Amino acid sequence: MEPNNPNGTSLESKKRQYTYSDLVQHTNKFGRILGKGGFGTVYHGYIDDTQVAVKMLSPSSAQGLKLLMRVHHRNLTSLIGYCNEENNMGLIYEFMENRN
Ligand SMILES: Nc1ncnc2c1ncn2[C@@H]1O[C@H](COP(=O)(O)OP(=O)(O)OP(=O)(O)O)[C@@H](O)[C@H]1O
Repeated sequence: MEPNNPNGTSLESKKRQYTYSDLVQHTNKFGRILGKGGFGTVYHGYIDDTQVAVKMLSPSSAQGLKLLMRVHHRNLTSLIGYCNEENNMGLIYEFMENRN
């Protein structure tokens, strides 16, 4: 844990950052849609042998990346990483079977 971040909850300290082209690769060019939510579309992917769900934020919600992470604080254990490029913002979660 960082001295100036006693809770250890900042994006940068806990979660890995991915580039957009990483996500293109991991999702096989966003080839399989898992579902759609209020913030954007969720895609299936693989990172190494782990299945992931990649939530790409629609432009209108992209500015709320950090807010979204707070909203989803209950899911933070399953949050693997994030992408934070100007027009391509996304969150990478562990894939969960039968998620509603
Ligand atoms: N980790 C995951 N593993 C598998 N499928 C997922 C995962 N996360 C999301 N999905 C799929 O994508 C759909 C949309 O998820 P998302 O979280 O964006 O919407 P939501 O549950 O309506 O919440 P929100 O209001 O925050 O958008 C889900 O209904 C589910 O089918």
